[in-house]
Amino acid sequence: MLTMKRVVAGYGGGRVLHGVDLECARQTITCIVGPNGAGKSTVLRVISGLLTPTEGEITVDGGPIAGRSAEEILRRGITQVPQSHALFPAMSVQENVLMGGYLIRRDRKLLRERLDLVRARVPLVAERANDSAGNLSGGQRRMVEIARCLMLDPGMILLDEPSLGLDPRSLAGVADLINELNRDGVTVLLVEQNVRLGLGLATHGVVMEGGRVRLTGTAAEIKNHPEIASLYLGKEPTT
Ligand SMILES: Nc1ncnc2c1ncn2[C@@H]1O[C@H](COP(=O)(O)OP(=O)(O)OP(=O)(O)O)[C@@H](O)[C@H]1O
Repeated sequence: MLTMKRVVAGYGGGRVLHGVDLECARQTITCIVGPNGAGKSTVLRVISGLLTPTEGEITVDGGPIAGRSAEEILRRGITQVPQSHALFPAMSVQENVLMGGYLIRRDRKLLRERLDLVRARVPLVAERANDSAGNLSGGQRRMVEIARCLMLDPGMILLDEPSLGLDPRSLAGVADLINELNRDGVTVLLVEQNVRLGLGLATHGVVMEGGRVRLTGTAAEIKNHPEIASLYLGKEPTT
């Protein structure tokens, strides 16, 4: 579904990605892991159009998206869940979620249908509809941040460190939501510092280092790769 070939990108003339190749098949969950500064978040930014690659190809279902605006890419069904603290704290949960439907705001009927869909998918959105987003716990905020992205009924969601700052119970809730969305047909690409959690959730893993992809495989293969197991998981491979 999503393919990146030899993608080069950076900030202000400095290169961060030095020719990244990546593939995410439809309805997979791919987790990118790697040390700080490896370029993981930058990969998400070039896919969502927040950063324009200087070289290489990015295609979705065969159609090129590299160099397209963030809005065009959103319209193609790819949405990035922003990093934490992305909600407007003084606005209600429902108002925050409705902001995710900005691109379809003129079609009131569709907006209503989508809101109903999101309320069904993420019950918290219905339960706390009128509460200020600022009154939610960290885990609840993360759920609403994800729910907001669902207003455009995306085929693919990009998540940058969904586990950041969450306690174990909230983490389990967020992981369940990601799994449910995936079961409903959403392709997921996430970046995770919590390698155990990320690879536990994922079907596929990608290891990045120094702006390049060093290893790819099923999540089990990456988890059990001798170097990954000792470097990131602090243990010997399990099989
Ligand atoms: N907006 C920016 N302007 C300039 N340089 C940036 C910017 N964002 C990231 N960088 C630099 O790009 C490199 C890769 O950053 P990126 O955030 O993609 O790494 P990462 O693998 O996600 O690591 P981390 O877990 O630390 O976020 C780093 O050296 C970082 O300092």
